[in-house]
Amino acid sequence: MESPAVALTGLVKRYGRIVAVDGLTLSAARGAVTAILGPNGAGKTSTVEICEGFRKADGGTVRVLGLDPVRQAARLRPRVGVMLQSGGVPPAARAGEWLRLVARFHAHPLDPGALLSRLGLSEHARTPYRRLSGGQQQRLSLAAAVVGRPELVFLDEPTAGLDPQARHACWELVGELRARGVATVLTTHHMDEAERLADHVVIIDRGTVVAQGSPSSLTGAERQLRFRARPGLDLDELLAALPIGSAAKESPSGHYVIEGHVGPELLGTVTAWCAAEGVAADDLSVERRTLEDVFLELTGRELR
Ligand SMILES: Nc1ncnc2c1ncn2[C@@H]1O[C@H](COP(=O)(O)OP(=O)(O)OP(=O)(O)O)[C@@H](O)[C@H]1O
Repeated sequence: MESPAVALTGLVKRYGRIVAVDGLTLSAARGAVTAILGPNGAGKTSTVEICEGFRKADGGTVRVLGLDPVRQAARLRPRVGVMLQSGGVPPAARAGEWLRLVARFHAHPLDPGALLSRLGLSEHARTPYRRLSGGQQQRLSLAAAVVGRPELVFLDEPTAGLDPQARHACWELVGELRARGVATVLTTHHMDEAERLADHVVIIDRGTVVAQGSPSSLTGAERQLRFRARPGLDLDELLAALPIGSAAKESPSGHYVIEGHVGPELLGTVTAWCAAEGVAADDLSVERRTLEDVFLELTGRELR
């Protein structure tokens, strides 16, 4: 059987006394998009950099396309594309020259000129990396990660700091890679990005996996009723009027979420209660839980 794109078992990474990755086990399938989510400091970059062969694990096993990323780095290099959070491009390198240089390391690269144009960088082909804007630097790093037609691409926060146009261009590129059978492993803080792009989502916290699955399996089929109103409504009173098994919460202030069997009866009860209380409920909607709801439930609201 073909090995997964990435297979991690019991991965451990320590920096002195800090345990950044604490027995993490995950698998990323070939030809699929796997998104790794987690709060700041959860261990995402450490995990990805170990897979890329840039850091050594302190424990566990790491297989990338069935190979060891440190001992078999030379065999992996032509098959894997990497976009680092910090660019990794020499400051004086001109955008076009850099991409052509990276392309030359590969047997069947994409056309660097077409890729630059695709990512809106044609006009900046002669601009040194250090003079590109942050978003342009990001796009060049993305181009460099995919120019070699890799089998697997690692993208560490690929759309951080990108404007909406560039974000969409990045999403389209990831979609095309997937259609061509390329596996993508990406980290992101944008839940909508994970929901839109990923076949498989892995949520990590404090160096271990706390949940994983497809976006729809994580969010579930349950629906919620949401509305906005003045803060501090008496939810106990509202709950007493709702069918048994319902739940109500205010989070954040002035934003209300009602869970339970969200059907006509519950909807009618909530709107009637609001009317009786003189509460103007805005943006009343029935929605499925979002990945962000699941993420916050699993990882809490405290800042890391
Ligand atoms: N080189 C290092 N030396 C010491 N500690 C480090 C080093 N790199 C990471 N850490 C620590 O390891 C933990 C995990 O960091 P990591 O960068 O892997 O998290 P992350 O999930 O990618 O975070 P973010 O979302 O903020 O990018 C953090 O507590 C971080 O401070």
